[in-house]
Amino acid sequence: MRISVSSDMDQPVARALVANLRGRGHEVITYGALSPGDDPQWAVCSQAAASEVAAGTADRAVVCCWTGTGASIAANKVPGVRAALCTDAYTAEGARRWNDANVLALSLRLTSEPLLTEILEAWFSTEPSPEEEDRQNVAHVTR
Ligand SMILES: O=C(CO)[C@H](O)[C@H](O)COP(=O)(O)O
Repeated sequence: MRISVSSDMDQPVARALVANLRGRGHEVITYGALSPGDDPQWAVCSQAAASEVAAGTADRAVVCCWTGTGASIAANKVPGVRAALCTDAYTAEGARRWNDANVLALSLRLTSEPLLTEILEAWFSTEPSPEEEDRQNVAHVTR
């Protein structure tokens, strides 16, 4: 997959995220503090990464900020984006299964590297639910 990644801070866990994704064989495009010269404001870089998903130039995005809240809010303002702030693997699995989330938001503060690995494993191994009720809910929140 082609995955856009943003972070407003150049933190070890953000670098580990990029390395993990590349290690899984994904093509990674970076925004914000992960890309020297790019605008590192969380609102700007999160929307830049999320916009790639909406435009179809990336399959998924991962957006990060210190809390994860600003990054998820900014990403969710992009039409077509369903961003989910995930702090554990169960939540990441549910975000894919029930919400068909196409953008993963992470807190740089809360996410340790072992937790990051668990979240990414859950995120990439879970497909959206085929249940009609789930599909209707996803359609309802998709602009
Ligand atoms: O978590 C965040 C936004 O939700 C930011 O990472 C946090 O506010 C720090 O940003 P700044 O360095 O611009 O003050």
